[in-house]
Amino acid sequence: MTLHSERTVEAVTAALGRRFVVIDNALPQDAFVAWMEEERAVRHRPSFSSIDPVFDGVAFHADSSFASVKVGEGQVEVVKSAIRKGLEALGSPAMDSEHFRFWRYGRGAGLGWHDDGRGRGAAYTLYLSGEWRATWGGELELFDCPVDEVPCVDFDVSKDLMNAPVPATSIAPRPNRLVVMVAGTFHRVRKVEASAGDSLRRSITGFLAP
Ligand SMILES: O=C(O)CCC(=O)C(=O)O
Ligand SMILES: [Fe+2]
Repeated sequence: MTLHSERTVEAVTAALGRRFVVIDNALPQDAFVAWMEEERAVRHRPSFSSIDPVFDGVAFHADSSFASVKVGEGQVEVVKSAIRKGLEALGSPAMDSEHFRFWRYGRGAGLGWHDDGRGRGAAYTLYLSGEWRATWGGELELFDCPVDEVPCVDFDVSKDLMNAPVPATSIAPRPNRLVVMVAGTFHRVRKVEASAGDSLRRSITGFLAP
C-alpha cells in the first residue's frame, strides 16, 4: 500500500441499527486533524452531570457553534455533511443545528443512563481523541429500541432497563468516529477507566431539532 492510499481512508458505516448509526473515518484526515487542533485550543469548564451529579464524576465542556469555530467553513461543511449522511442512513428528518458542545471526560468521568429528553430529533457525537484503547472505557452504550418499549415498572431507569427488550450496544469512542442517534433512545457514557491515565475522551456533541 502506498503512503497516499493510507492517508485517504474512506468513511465507512461500521454499524447501522434501528436508531443509531456509527460512521468510522467520518472526516477526511486533514479535516480530522483540523478539528483535533480546534478542540485542543478551546477552554473547557467543569460541568456536573445533569444525570447523576454525585456519581458521574465531573466532565468538562465548552459551548460552541459552527459559526464561531476557527477551522474554517470548509471543515465545518465536512462535519455537517457527515452528520447529514448519518441522518439519511437513519431516515431521520432531523434538522441541522448550529450549536454544539465540546466535551472532555477524564478518568472516573461518565454520564448515567438518559434519553436526552423529549422535543429533540436526534443527537450526534464525533470523537476527537488522538488515540483510544479498548481498555480505557468511555464507551457509549445504548439500547436500540424506543424508550417506550422499555417496560416502565419501577420508574427507576437503571432498574427498568434490566427489562429492555434488547441487550445494550457498546460503541468505543474511537478517534474520528461519528455516532448519530435518534432521540428517545436510552444511552450512557461508561466511565473512563483509571488505565486511560491522562488521556481524555474528547468529543463534540450536538442535538438536532425534529
Ligand atoms: O459522548 C457521548 O458519546 C454521548 C454524550 C451524551 O449522551 C450527551 O451529551 O447527552
Ligand atoms: Fe445523551
